[in-house]
Amino acid sequence: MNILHISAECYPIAKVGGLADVVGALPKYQRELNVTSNVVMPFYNNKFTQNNSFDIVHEDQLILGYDTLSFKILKLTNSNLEFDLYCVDIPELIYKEYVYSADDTERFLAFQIATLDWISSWQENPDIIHIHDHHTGLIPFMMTQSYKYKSLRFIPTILTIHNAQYQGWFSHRKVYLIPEFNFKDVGLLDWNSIINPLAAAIKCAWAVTTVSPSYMNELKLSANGLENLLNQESDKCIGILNGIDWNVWNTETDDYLIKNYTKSTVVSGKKANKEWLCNEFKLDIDKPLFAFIGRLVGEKGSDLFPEIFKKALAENDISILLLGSGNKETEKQLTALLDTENYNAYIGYDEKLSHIIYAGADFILMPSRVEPCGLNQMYSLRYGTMPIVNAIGGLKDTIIDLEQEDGFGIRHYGVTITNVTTAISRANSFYQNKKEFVKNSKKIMAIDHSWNNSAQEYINLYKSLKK
Ligand SMILES: Nc1ncnc2c1ncn2[C@@H]1O[C@H](COP(=O)(O)OP(=O)(O)O[C@H]2O[C@H](CO)[C@@H](O)[C@H](O)[C@H]2O)[C@@H](O)[C@H]1O
Repeated sequence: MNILHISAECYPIAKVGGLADVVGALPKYQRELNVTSNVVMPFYNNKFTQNNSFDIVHEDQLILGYDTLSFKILKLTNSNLEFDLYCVDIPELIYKEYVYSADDTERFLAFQIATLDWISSWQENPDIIHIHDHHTGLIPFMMTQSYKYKSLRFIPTILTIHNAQYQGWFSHRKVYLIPEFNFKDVGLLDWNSIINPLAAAIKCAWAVTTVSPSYMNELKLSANGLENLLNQESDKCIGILNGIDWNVWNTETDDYLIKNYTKSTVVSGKKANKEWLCNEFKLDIDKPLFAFIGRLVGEKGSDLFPEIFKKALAENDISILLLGSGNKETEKQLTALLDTENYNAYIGYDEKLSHIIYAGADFILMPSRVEPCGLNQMYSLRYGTMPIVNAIGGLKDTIIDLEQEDGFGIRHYGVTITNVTTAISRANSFYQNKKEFVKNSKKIMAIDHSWNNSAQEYINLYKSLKK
């Protein structure tokens, strides 16, 4: 079976968030299960594309409304990615230093059109097209409705929703950008009088998955306007929990770490990484270190961080370190807090630092209001760092509270300043019993969240569609 993943992000080529991690890992694990699984993504102007070489495998022109644009399909040469990577190069629209911007409608539409133009003329027709999030959401519509892609309409399509908050909305005035289709079917593109690529994908894809079972249930109640649609389409919807890349996120081999470690050397290994962090960020090594890594957006609860941090630091003898960027007002408030003792922050994106924090922190905070799956809690477990989570979505599916049978993490129910600071105080009390704390670190390092099971679940789904 030949599977083609189509995505705006893929680690290590271009990463903004967890979407990249999933698309960069899942194909490798699918290949271990004896299927061919490859990735198509846009060709951005970044370190990875500048430092690697690509072969041109296809060259053509695409039509985007009234414009004709040249494009190339580039294949990464000498890849050690363990899957084939194809990049769509549209110099005028896509080749930028950033992944997302204000003109995403045109950029990602051109990307999707170029991809389908190429696939239509390709010898190696995929058996399954697996799209990710709204940036690729018009593909199932175009494959089934646009006259020029008629030859592709029998290829099953799967949409994975990593985040339903963002839907790629654009005005019906831009409908002319989509390759011609029978206008009586324009309703397939529409949700609440606007073109909604995520809704179009939910309607037109053969199957829809979310990245955890709980998130699928939650979306049927609240999906930023799409809840009725998900209920209508529920027969083709399932939740499959993400895994993590066991090889990238491995304390024994992670090159980013100050010191590698195993379960048996977890105490000295984590200490070396914590020492480096405390030195770098002027924090006290003897205090338990609570950290947050991620996008500073409402879904992650980050608007409450300034108040949460002040209260938690006043009530507990702890340190807090944050790595993230996003909402400008939150960034400003978190920067203004830098004078506070026992607190520090790096406002920005830093992959290496994130790995050292997963290793060196004692606790990872995830007070998410919405969390489709969440990868940070799984990275924390693998690195022996205790997660403190709001029990929703994938966090609910992966973290069991200490007070429950076989528990190993801390859950709170609802995101309020008091709920989060109470959870931090509970964590701090647990930390005081060093023997129990270390025992728990070893226990969580052994929890298996590798992709093995989930990669197989996707393959079972593909097979059910090919019948
Ligand atoms: N400033 C920074 N510096 C360095 N690294 C940073 C960083 N900010 C974030 N990261 C990294 O980006 C990733 C974020 O993963 P999440 O699962 O939290 O993703 P996100 O919400 O983007 O994705 C969506 O898709 C994923 C994948 O399906 C779902 O798990 C998730 O719930 C859903 O919201 C992690 O690898 C994290 O370490």
